[in-house]
Amino acid sequence: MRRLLRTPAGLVGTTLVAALLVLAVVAPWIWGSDATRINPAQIGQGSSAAHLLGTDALGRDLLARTLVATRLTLGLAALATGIGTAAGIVLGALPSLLPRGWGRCVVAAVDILVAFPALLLAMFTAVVTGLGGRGAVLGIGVALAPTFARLTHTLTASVAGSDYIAAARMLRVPRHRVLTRHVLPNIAEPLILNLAQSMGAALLGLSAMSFLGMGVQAPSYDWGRLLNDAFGHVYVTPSVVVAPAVAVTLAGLGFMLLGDAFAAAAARTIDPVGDAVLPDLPKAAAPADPDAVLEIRDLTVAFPGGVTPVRQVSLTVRPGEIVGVVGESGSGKSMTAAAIGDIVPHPGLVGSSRSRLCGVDLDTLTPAARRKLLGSCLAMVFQDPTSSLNPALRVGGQLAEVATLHAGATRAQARARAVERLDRVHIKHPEHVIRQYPHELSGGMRQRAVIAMGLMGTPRLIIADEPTTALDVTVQREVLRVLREVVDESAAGALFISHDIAVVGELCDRVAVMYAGRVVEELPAADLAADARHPYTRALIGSLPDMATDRSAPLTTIPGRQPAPGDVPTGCAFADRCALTTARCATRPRLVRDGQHAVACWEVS
Ligand SMILES: Nc1ncnc2c1ncn2[C@@H]1O[C@H](COP(=O)(O)OP(=O)(O)OP(=O)(O)O)[C@@H](O)[C@H]1O
Repeated sequence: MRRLLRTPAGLVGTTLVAALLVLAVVAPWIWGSDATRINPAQIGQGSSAAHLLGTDALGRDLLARTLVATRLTLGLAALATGIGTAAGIVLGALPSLLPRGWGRCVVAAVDILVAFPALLLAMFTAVVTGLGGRGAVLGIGVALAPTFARLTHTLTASVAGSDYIAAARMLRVPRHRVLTRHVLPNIAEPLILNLAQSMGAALLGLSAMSFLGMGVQAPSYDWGRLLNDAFGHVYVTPSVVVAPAVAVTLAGLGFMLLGDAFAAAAARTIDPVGDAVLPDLPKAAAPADPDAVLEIRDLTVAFPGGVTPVRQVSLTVRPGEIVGVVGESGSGKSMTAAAIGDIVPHPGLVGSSRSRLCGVDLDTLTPAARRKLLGSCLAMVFQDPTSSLNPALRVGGQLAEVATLHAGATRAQARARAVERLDRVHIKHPEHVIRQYPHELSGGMRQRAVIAMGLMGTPRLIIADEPTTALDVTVQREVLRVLREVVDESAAGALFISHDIAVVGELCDRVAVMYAGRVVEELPAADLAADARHPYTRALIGSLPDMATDRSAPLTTIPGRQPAPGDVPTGCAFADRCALTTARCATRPRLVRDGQHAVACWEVS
């Protein structure tokens, strides 16, 4: 509610609608007798002290009649909206319940009805069902239904492709149950938002029909009927149309503004209450590493509510080096990558004491210069290659776009480079593949195509965020080999994010182990097996099965759970799960560096 009142539109809309609702309840009690009292001495009068907005053809007070008509007008509009909404949702949902052919017929019928002028449709229905309030309500309900049906159908189609719907279908959940349990609850919000605006449209439509003599009939009266009655006197006493006309306008405006405010408030509900707060991060005093393609110090990401998924993470990546970032799900690996790539979702805040990419201090750049540097210097490869490639564009077109946009290449040059880059990531027949769409490629080919896309420029840093998680083991190997080759040949640096410590150990040169948003150990990958010291790193290595593992015994697991990013203790975050915990662990151990090896643990550093 507070969100609704925050914007001028919301405030005006809510006030108008609230006032109308109060009037609808109290007006007939307060002004009911004034509205019906016939006064032959005051017929068709203009504005006067006794009758502020004049009288009608029977001398009844027009202001009182307008106020009293609020109840019937709103009641009929609500009824018409209810009919339109219910009929629309059923019509819109039918195509997903009926066999395909019948479903298409319903969609075609809805399309035709949407194209038909709504008021004409309402009038036609009203004539068929009988003139009067009932016919008008049915008419407006029928006129509203196609828009609701189209909206429901579009929203249903948008969630129909979701994995949870596919899973429900696989489980042979009946269609009507899929619809009511899995589809409708997920599209309810936009439908409800549309309701307030539809109410405004219904109110205007009903008033128009009553004004034309096709709606409410005497002796009943709504605002449209009052306008109809007053219209005969408008040339003699113009003030007689003011009250109903103003009422219709204000009510229509109120519901429309309220609908808009609802939509705006709903869009903002994804923002948690409050602002994110970053800790104080003074500029790093130590000299910058001149060779590093990436140097970040104290990188921190904060969300509102004290959620800090990345806490003072420091990483350096040098040319030709692959640095692995490993840790359990939720340890902040992807958020670290997002912070480096400047793609932390709103309302997250990113801070650091140093942030250098390709030798340039990112904090000294304007947002435009920063975007340009990231666009040319950084390539990102995500876990799901399907969502990284646009399904509507051919692979070659997408690759070429990078070269034409960032390097100003001509179409022919960009195409030649796309073929060359696809060849470089070992995609066979690249001339053929550039003409294919992403869905025509296998998962491994798609991921290699994404790497090739990253190589269309000349990236100095490649961030690969779990690039092989969605691939099977053999394809995974191919993709990792390609990544290694690319780094070796181009002397770019790479940050390789994975939860698989075995893969990281094999592919990377150095490894940073993250736990609860912090780096708890950093060491050369070659030393992982023999020299990892932090109990968490040791536990990760210990939970890996190998050929010597006893298959009859359960695999080693790490007891307990990693703390949530909003609930990290002030001491060592791993203490609850650690066998070496002592009283000292109530204070957080700092990352202590000894040559190439750094570890944050009181007991082993
Ligand atoms: N938009 C967001 N708002 C608030 N918190 C978020 C948001 N996105 C992620 N987080 C929090 O950040 C934490 C770290 O997420 P992140 O994706 O970096 O983990 P991860 O280590 O990459 O895990 P995974 O291996 O599962 O991808 C999560 O526990 C999550 O609670």
